[in-house]
Amino acid sequence: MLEARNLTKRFGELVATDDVTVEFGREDGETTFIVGPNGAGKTTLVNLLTGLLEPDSGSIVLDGTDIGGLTPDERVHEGLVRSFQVVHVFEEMSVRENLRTAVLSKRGLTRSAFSFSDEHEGVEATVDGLLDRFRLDGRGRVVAETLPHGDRKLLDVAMAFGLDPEYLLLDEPTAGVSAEETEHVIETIVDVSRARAVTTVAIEHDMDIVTEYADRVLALHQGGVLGQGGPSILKTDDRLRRVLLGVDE
Ligand SMILES: Nc1ncnc2c1ncn2[C@@H]1O[C@H](COP(=O)(O)OP(=O)(O)OP(=O)(O)O)[C@@H](O)[C@H]1O
Repeated sequence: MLEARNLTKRFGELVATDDVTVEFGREDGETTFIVGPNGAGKTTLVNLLTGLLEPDSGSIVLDGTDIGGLTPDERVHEGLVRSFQVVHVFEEMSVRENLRTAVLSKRGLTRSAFSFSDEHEGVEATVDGLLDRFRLDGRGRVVAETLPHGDRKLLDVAMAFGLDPEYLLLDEPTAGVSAEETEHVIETIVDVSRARAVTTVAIEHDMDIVTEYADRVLALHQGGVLGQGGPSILKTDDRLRRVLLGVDE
């Protein structure tokens, strides 16, 4: 389980994360969507969890161990992997080469060392598995920059999976993805997370997507926790509906 305990982060006078306590991954393979208005502190919380920012107070606990002292890279080694709002694929490389790079980095191999290693088959089989699970099969040779945006996003997330995460944090995986592609991207991520028992946490603005695909929802407002629970809280919690949907009961 990944826990934030009484996490607080200030930028000058502004409290971007205000005493947040939350648990992710009570069930293996569950997907939690972080929701909230602009400036609610969603990205700041993800940055704190993954070590890009240091909290002013509070702690981050991974499977019972305080990981506050670990760098982002050290957290990746512990199974905590993130992807960013902006796609981080190598544009001029093929889909397969991109995935291979991620899998090699997890195994501590460089591309030149890989040519002489006896791990070819294992690495290629892992890459094939990722192509299949992310419904990119048939596109292995396609150069990343020529992919439709939804597929580039999936490649980005597939690369994060290539690092073999136990916990995956995604900052708006559907940002910039067309309305037609959004559902496919989220459905694929949720399916793979369940199949691989990866606990996934994703920031998402589209409430229809959250209602349909979330196992759990964490709603933030002005840095603090506005509500958390199953997706039904989006329908039943009036305060949350007022803030998120502007619905006046
Ligand atoms: N590095 C920073 N320096 C100063 N203020 C910051 C910094 N990063 C974030 N903030 C402020 O902290 C607050 C929370 O920002 P954050 O990006 O976490 O919100 P968010 O919920 O992810 O918003 P959005 O949906 O617009 O991406 C905002 O008021 C933002 O302006």
